[in-house]
Amino acid sequence: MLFHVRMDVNIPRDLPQAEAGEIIAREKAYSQELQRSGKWRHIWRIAGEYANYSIFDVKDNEELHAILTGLPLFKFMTIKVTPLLRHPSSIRDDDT
Ligand SMILES: O=C(O)CC1=CCC(=O)O1
Repeated sequence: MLFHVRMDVNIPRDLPQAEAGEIIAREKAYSQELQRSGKWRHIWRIAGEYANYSIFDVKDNEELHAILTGLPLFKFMTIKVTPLLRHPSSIRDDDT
């Protein structure tokens, strides 16, 4: 199942810089591992915002929930999920 996910990150200003840096490094490793596995298909920075648009390809809602709640930055994020399905006019083979 494909999901479009918007993640807005809001790290508190009073979080020590070293702690923030460590969480961001863990977030990057977590994300890149999921990208290599094919579950996190795309990630795009939203210009001018500390936010991203991502596409996930997972088995079901439960798997997506587990991935998102496992994000090291999860507690500092606002997340919006939109389920996707193939458009009947699509000419792309990888839209499902
Ligand atoms: O910087 C972000 O948009 C948050 C994030 C998600 C995965 C990652 O590496 O950073």
